[in-house]
Amino acid sequence: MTAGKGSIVKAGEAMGFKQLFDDDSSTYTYLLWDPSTKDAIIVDPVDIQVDRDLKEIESLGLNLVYGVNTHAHADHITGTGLLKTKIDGFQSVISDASGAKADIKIGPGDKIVFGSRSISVRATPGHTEGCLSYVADDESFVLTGDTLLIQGCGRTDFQGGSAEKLYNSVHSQLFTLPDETIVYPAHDYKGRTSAKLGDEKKTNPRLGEGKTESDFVEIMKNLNLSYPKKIDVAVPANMRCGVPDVE
Ligand SMILES: N[C@@H](CCC(=O)N[C@@H](CSS)C(=O)NCC(=O)O)C(=O)O
Ligand SMILES: [Fe+2]
Repeated sequence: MTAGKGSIVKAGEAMGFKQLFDDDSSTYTYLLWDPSTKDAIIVDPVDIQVDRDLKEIESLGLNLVYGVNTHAHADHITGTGLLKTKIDGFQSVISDASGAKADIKIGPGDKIVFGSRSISVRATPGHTEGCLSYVADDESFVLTGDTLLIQGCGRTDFQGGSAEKLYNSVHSQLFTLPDETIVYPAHDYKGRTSAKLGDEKKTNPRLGEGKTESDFVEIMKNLNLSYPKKIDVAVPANMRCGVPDVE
């Protein structure tokens, strides 16, 4: 008889975490890892930053398992296609609801496991139909993608966006987490890196205390944002998780 393989996560031990920034699209990429085994995932890598990411991964001694997308981005091409060409066995991940091609499709309630650590998957549609947020195993942080931004949120005017769905996603899936949970978004346009969820519940000008669903729908109707410059190349590429079209 051979014993099975197990691991112990010491109480209070923090997950390995590194936040990286792409100036061109103001995108945050996240490296998360198990400090004991160094098994790791990368969340929302950007194609033009893959060499930087690989250097980080090497210097931290990480074994990258998955490249996880929060959604099919409209403003930049995901790095998951390029990373597949650089790391043997590396697999791309995106939501089933995105309709995108990937090695692995996931949905609400699923867990992404690396070593003895994990993030759990919450469906947070509204910015796009397939948007997901990822909650750390100890609920110390949540990666909100473009669903909840610091003092803002993702736009809801294209790619199957819906202000009603986004409002409901934030209130039912994100604002139900503890106040101490740290929000790490996929973008910030003002140099902010994180926020306490409790502060967003209170003061987010679109979704915080006192803002009703109809207030929110009105706010989103009047954002008047210009379309992302790279949308026409980014969306088709991201529907293949960044793998070049061979047809
Ligand atoms: N100017 C940028 C695009 C800016 C933009 O539209 N950002 C998106 C997230 S990327 S899909 C968004 O949801 N913004 C919400 C907001 O309130 O700013 C470009 O040309 O790429
Ligand atoms: Fe987006």
